[in-house]
Amino acid sequence: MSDDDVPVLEARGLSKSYGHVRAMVDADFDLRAGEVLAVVGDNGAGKSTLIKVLSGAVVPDAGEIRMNGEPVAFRSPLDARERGIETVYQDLAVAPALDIAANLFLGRELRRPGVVGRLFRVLDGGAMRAEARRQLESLGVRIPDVRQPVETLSGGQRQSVAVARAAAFGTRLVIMDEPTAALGVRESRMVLDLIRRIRDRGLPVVLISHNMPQVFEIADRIHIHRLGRRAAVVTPGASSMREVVEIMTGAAAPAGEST
Ligand SMILES: Nc1ncnc2c1ncn2[C@@H]1O[C@H](COP(=O)(O)OP(=O)(O)OP(=O)(O)O)[C@@H](O)[C@H]1O
Repeated sequence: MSDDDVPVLEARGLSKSYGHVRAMVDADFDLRAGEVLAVVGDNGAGKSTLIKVLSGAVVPDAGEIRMNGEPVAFRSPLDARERGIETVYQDLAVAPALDIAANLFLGRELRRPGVVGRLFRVLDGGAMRAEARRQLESLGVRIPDVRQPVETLSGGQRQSVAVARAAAFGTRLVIMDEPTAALGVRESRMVLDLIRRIRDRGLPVVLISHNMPQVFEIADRIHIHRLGRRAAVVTPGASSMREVVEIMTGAAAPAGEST
């Protein structure tokens, strides 16, 4: 097996119960290098629980996770972040009153060089603005001024800032939970294009989505979750939307994992 065949992120036998509710039951997961992997499933199928486990927000009761073949154990979102996993949550974690540059560096602010930054923790606004501009430009996000407060941006631009932040700090992969759920058609397009550019830059993306046309447009592979576990993995070229929905709802049994 070459290095390229080793999944970037892999999980086996993940389980998680909340009291009597079995949110995840012996679930598997594989994310390959350079792909957009969509995760789809009915309401309550356990997608969020899976993503929370992969991003360190929830500790599973059982199962193992590997990154590039190496076993990892995330006890907190910080553990996952330190490993290069960035997550964009549904409820946008942006600070509306702060400007775009400050939002990009939220929690990871750059300090002024030397004693001023080290001892007095003075922020380096110039460096953050320059880096924010560079990041947004490199991702093709068109925002006139990074000193603009985020609350003055459209929903699509805000989401683009959140996604750009994840892409800037995610060194291994980015997880996005329904990034277009609250957006209109034109704004969704902006974010989908951005996801594609992130993938093309070499950063694999896990995309949780209910939007089947978007999934079929952008995903390289589709992980179908059902009743707390992975029911199948299909490719948009080889399976139809109807087939995916049938597996999702249990109307059809998966024909075995096609990839
Ligand atoms: N913190 C929790 N406490 C109790 N039950 C939970 C908790 N989180 C999830 N569950 C339950 O676990 C099951 C799976 O939920 P999860 O949110 O992972 O599904 P989902 O596929 O993301 O659903 P949706 O698409 O509706 O967001 C559901 O029955 C849910 O009610």
